[in-house]
Amino acid sequence: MHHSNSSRPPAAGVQLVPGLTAEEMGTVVERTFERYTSSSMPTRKGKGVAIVWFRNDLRILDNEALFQAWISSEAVLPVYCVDPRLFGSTHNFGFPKTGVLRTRFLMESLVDLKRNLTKHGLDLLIKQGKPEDLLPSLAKAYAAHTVYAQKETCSEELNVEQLVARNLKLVTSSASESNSIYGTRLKLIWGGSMYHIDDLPFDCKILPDVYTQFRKSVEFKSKVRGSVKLPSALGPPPQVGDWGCFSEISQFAVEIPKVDRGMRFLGGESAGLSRLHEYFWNKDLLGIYKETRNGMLGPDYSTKFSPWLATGCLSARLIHDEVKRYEAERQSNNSTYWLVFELIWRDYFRFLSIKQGNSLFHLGGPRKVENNWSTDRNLFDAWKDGRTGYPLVDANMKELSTTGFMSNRGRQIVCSFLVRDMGIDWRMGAEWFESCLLDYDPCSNYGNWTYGAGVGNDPREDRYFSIPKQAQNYDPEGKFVAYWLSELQPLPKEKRNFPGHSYIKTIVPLKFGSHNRTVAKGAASVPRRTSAENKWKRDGKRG
Ligand SMILES: Cc1cc2nc3c(=O)[nH]c(=O)nc-3n(C[C@H](O)[C@H](O)[C@H](O)COP(=O)(O)OP(=O)(O)OC[C@H]3O[C@@H](n4cnc5c(N)ncnc54)[C@H](O)[C@@H]3O)c2cc1C
Repeated sequence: MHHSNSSRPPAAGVQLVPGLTAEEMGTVVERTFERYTSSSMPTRKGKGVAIVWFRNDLRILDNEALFQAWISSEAVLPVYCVDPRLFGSTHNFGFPKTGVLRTRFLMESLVDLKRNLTKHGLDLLIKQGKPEDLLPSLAKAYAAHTVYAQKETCSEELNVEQLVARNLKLVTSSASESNSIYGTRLKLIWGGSMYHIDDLPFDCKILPDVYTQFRKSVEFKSKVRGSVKLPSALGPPPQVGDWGCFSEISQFAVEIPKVDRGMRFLGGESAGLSRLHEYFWNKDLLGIYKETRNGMLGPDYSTKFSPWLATGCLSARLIHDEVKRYEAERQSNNSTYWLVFELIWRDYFRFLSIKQGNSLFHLGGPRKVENNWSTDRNLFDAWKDGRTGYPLVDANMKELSTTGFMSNRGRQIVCSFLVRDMGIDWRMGAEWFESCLLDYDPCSNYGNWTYGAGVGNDPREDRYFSIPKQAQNYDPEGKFVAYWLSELQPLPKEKRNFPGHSYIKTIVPLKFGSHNRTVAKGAASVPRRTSAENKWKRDGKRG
């Protein structure tokens, strides 16, 4: 069999993201810190101790909670709580709430944060336990006047915020009678989005239901603030008996099966800043982002910022600052704009979660769609384990469970397949994503899933994805599939005789519902759906 070179899949092998040496990363981080911190800051007016409770903001640069704590105190105590509800517990459908790959990414991020804080005059106290138990007792022990933290928007996180505020009052107010401390306050600071919530032209409760309307309004009426400059020296820290050491973090480490392919993301602010430098400045990929962003294979088709954004290792505002700098120093075109356009999507889902509240997690979604979804575990497991027989679906699902990442194109394809072809309860898919994804974020994950399932706010768009068409458009040479499903080999162009027919032998075309599909022999059987049912599914309405 003759293959042209171009149809051969790339050699297997793990690709580190960012692909820089430790030394190169050190230089990038040092330079970026120089750019985004300041050595001449206003004098600190505050007194006593302020605690920074790190949540999904595991960074120093553009960290407003950290800045507020610094300016309002004489000493900052940085704390991270390893919450047992997130680590080691399972979700509604039995998957680990935080899977092993994200756990590793988070632990790496904590090690990096501790190292960077130490370099800048502080340290990080990492404690195992619930924030509502740990923070009040630390606040009492250090007589802290305030606990600063980044504000979140979804129910589980809001619940913890309320418990922390309540317990702080209970525990620290009782101390107030004897030594006149009036109780430690919890001060929640907005920091997760590119546009600041206070700069929106509308209240989140009346946020437009259509993305384009939202985008046009904020682009016209709001401005992205520059990132907050922190002082380069953040110390001194309070007197802490035992800060713990790096090796203690390894108690939370998890066993991860060794793999020989796919992307391996390194957690932490240093790695995130390095990735940004690599994508924008070293490889100049920002200038072609719009043309490449729908790819599926390898580190460079899109930014891969999402794992660092979701954990807060990177701030969206700092990325925005760097886009503007790139536009001024290199080039400004559709691609540089398009990255901002995508970051507005991220903002949109965050603000939408405030409007939608818990309906985001309900079966019927914000639109309360009634539907008879299946919870067939066999079918679901075929999807989850990459055994549906649809190569493009299976390859994407293998990538997800092996690396904790999947392209945006892949996510839309597998979401559509689970919901619209298999007819499975979309929440099972969303929870599997929640467990696996390095970049899991409740707003973006459940926001995108409700959209994809047709139960989100915007019912107008038809989000059905025809698998053969997607394969033809986005993996025409079958390279992505061959990379993940080594049992399949790409078929030379001249031998393909129907759309999406990119692989050798194992694949047979099948008439399925109203669409032509390709299915591998021996695949899990997917129930047929009539075209009327398909349409009904597509519209997300009762027939
Ligand atoms: C079913 C489904 C579930 C998803 N779950 C998540 C999730 O849990 N966390 C998450 O960060 N993204 C999620 N996404 C959105 C998107 O797929 C990822 O953000 C993107 O693939 C990350 O790769 P990147 O950083 O290279 O993206 P790029 O193309 O480089 O985009 C840059 C940034 O823009 C933001 N962005 C781009 N597209 C979207 C989008 N559709 N929604 C929200 N933000 C976007 C991300 O922060 C991303 O890092 C989901 C999409 C779908 C269809």
